[in-house]
Amino acid sequence: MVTARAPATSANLGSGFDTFGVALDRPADTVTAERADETTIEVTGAGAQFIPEEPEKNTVGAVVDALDAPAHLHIDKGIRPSSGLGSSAASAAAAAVALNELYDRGYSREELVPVAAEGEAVVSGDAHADNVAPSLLGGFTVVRDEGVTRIRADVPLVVCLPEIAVSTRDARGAVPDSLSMDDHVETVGNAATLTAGMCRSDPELVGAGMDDPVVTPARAELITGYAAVHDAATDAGATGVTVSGAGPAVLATCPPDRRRAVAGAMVEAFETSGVGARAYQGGVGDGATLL
Ligand SMILES: Nc1ncnc2c1ncn2[C@@H]1O[C@H](COP(=O)(O)OP(=O)(O)OP(=O)(O)O)[C@@H](O)[C@H]1O
Ligand SMILES: N[C@@H](CCO)C(=O)O
Repeated sequence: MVTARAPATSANLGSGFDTFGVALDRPADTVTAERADETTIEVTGAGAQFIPEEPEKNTVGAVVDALDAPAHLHIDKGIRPSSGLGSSAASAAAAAVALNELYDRGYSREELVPVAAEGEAVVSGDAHADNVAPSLLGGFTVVRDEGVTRIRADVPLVVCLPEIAVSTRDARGAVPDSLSMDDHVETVGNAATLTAGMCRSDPELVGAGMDDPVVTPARAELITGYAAVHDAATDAGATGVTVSGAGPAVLATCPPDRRRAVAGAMVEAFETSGVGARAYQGGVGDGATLL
């Protein structure tokens, strides 16, 4: 029997749609795998009642297929589904690490990225790897078809998770089909600024690079209270605020001594908008681990 833990992640970071991702300190999913002739899945924990246990509908089922590693899998959810915190990806990443060990497949963490990404195709119709990469590798990651680049960074992060659900499939439907050259130039500048900020562990630069004129404004419409939360976080000292993944969680960065104030302001702004919320304060986290 093998158990692995994989952390929540925040994808996109505004300017890096389907490209940037970052591992969070917490929450996390835990997957325990035991060899079996036929795959079965049991789910407990946060939002377990909304997660299918049929292997063909669960992200870990796709990982079993990709590794040809049938097992009984117990998923203990620390990350609520449809959160914008890479819930479906964390299960897939933890399953990939556990099954790779259980069946002694010998794949590196980098080689497990496309394996775990197969799980994302099950839920959103697209094998995007911007959540599974940071969940497997930790740090800040840049995903391209050719592979993943990982940067270790030390940047304060606050994520605020409201008590509403946004499905990734729906949020992908809100993404515009095209963008203007002005928006393209602005996005490239912001993405480069954010990457430089991660390399320097500089929350001012990272925050400045989170601005996104294309995807975030369209998705903000799906999140009750987003504008109020954005403004409250900024007033409390956030240097950047954006939608986390496909939402509804909201991600902010700030100087280390402003984390608590930013977290409190975001929760309060959601509550003033009629939505309960909780916040996680931390920084850039490590990748999946065997327990
Ligand atoms: N192991 C799993 N964990 C979580 N959700 C799963 C899992 N397997 C299948 N799902 C389904 O995936 C959907 C949630 O995935 P979705 O990508 O929408 O949310 P998320 O992973 O929290 O968000 P994001 O990718 O934006 O960070 C739900 O419909 C859920 O039932
Ligand atoms: N890049 C993905 C992350 C969510 O799974 C999106 O924004 O749709």
